Amino acid sequence: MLQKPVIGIPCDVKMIGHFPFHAVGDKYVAAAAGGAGGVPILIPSLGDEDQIRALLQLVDGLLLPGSPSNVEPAHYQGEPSRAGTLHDPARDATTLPLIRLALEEGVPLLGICRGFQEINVALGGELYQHVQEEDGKMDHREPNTDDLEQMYGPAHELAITPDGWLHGWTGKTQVRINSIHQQGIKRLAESLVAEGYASDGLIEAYRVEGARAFAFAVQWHPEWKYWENTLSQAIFKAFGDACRERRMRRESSLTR
Ligand SMILES: N[C@@H](CCC(=O)NCCCC(=O)O)C(=O)O
Repeated sequence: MLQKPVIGIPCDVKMIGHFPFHAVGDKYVAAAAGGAGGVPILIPSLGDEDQIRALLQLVDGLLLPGSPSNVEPAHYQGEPSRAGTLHDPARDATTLPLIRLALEEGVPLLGICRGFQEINVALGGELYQHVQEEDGKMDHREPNTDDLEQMYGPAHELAITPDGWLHGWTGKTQVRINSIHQQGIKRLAESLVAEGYASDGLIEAYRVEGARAFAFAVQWHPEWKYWENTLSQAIFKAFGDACRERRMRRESSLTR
């Protein structure tokens, strides 16, 4: 019988008390298990290429989660961040090579929020650091509240491109999505194809064109209460299916 696919989730490195911890938000872990039907494992952000290569042999898919920290602008030749910006150099040093190697190896990838920004940077694209300060752009940051329902509630429209994967999975061309970010895509990497836009023209979803396996990312948070939202369910189902396919291939090559 086919085992459930193993879904690796790279960690943030954050201080808890006096010590750095490798950590991932519970909603990403829950969506990898419940939404995609996988067995989630957390990938420590060690920034070591040998470890990354070895890890890729153990997983059937990668979920790149959101995080309050920003990708360091040096990775996309951006201006240095403003004082007080939260970074996570250990995560950058892990996810950026991990993404490139995963694409080489045909490991399915789903990027969410910071993960969406990371894939663009890993493949040579650029980010805005403060979308709300760009001419004609909206404020994509979350409302100033501790009420999570409000924070992760629908915030703006998403126009879905008619010929993309998102449209194929859902049949929809217009939905409402949540929005909890201030970095955003300034220049899309060459190998990425936009699949959805906010009404100010900001790219909110893309696929990796010509990838060996599923490689897709969104700027919003489908993991938030994914079971209540048909668009979110469709994204995790498509990712889970790709992970199951890789699992099947891995199992048959292991028993040969
Ligand atoms: N810092 C970046 C990335 C935003 C992001 O991933 N937010 C998620 C926050 C917490 C969570 O829900 O996991 C930006 O501001 O663009």
